[in-house]
Amino acid sequence: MSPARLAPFPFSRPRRLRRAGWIRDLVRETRLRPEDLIWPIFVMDGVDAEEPIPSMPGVSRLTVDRCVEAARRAADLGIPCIALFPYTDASVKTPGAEEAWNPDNLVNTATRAIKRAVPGIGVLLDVALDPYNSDGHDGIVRDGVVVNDESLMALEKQALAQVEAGCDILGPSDMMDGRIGIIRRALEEHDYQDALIMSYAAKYASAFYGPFRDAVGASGALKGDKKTYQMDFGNTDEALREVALDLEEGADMVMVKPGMPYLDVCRRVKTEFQVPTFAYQVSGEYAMLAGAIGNDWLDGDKVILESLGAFRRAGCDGILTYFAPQAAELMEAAI
Ligand SMILES: NCC(=O)CCC(=O)O
Repeated sequence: MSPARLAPFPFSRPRRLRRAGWIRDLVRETRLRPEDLIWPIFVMDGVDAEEPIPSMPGVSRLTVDRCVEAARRAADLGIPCIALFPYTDASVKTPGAEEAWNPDNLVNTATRAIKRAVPGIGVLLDVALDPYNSDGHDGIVRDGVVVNDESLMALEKQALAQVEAGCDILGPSDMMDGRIGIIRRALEEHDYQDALIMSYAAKYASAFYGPFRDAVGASGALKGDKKTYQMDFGNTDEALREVALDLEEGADMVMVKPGMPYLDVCRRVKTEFQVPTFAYQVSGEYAMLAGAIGNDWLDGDKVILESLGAFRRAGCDGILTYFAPQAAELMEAAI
C-alpha cells in the first residue's frame, strides 16, 4: 500500500503498531528461523582436536570426528545444512590441485562420516580449487593466467568426487565461465540427477574474505588477486547476467557473496528471478561483528539476529553464517 492512501494524522498513528511486543510480533513482515541458516565449518586432519582461528574469534577448525559432533549439534538446533571447508596442508597443494578430486580428501571423508552419523542433515561442498592449488587460485594457472576451460575439467572431477562421497549440494564458487553447465551435464551422465547446485553466482572480488583464507591456510599461497574471475564491487547489472547464466545452465539455487555490503544485489536478484536466493555472511563480516562483540562495543545477542534478519528483509531465503549455532540458540531462547 502506498503511504498516500493512509489517513492523515491524527487518524493515522504508525506508532500504534509498535506500542508493545505482541503487536510488533504480529505485524513483522519478515522472520528469521534456524531453518534459514547454513553453518560453514572448517575441517582439519587429526583426531578429537580443534584449533582456534585467531582472525575469527569463536570459530575453530575441527577434526572429522568433531565435525560429526557439530553436525549433530546443528541438527538438534534445527539448522538444515552445514558447509565444509578444508584446511589443506601445504604439502598436498599442487599446481594441478589434484587433491580436489581425491575421494579420501578431508571434505569427502568428513561428508561420508557425517552422512553416516547424521543422515538427516544436508551437506554443502564448495567446488573450487583454491584450497588445493599451490597458487591459491580457484582455477588452474598457466603462465600467470587463470585458464578457464582447463579449470572446468578439474572442477568437473572435483564435483563428481564430492557427490560420490554423499554431498547433497554442490556450491561452485570458482566463477569460471560455463562451470554450472559442465557440472550439471556430468551429474546427468553419471546418474546424479538429484544432486543440487547452489551456484556462487554473484561472487565479488572482496577484501572481506581475508580471515577465511587464514582459516583454510590459503593466505600465504595466493599469488596476485582474483579480479579476473570474481566480480568488480561496482557492478550489479553484471550480477544479474551471472545469475541468469547459472540458472540457464542448471543451477537450482543462487548465492550472493559477500552478504551485508551487498544486500542491494540480493534484493535485485530475488526480485528479478524469484528463485531460491542465498547470501554468505563471510568471514570478514563475521570478524567485524565478533571483534566488536568481544570488546563489548556491540551487544552480540541483538546484533547477530539483526544482521541476519537484514538478509531476510533483502529477499534472501537463507544465509550461510558462522554465527549459525549461536543464532539458532538465541532464536530457541526467544520462543
Ligand atoms: N568459497 C567460500 C568462501 O570463499 C568463504 C569466504 C569467507 O567466509 O570469507
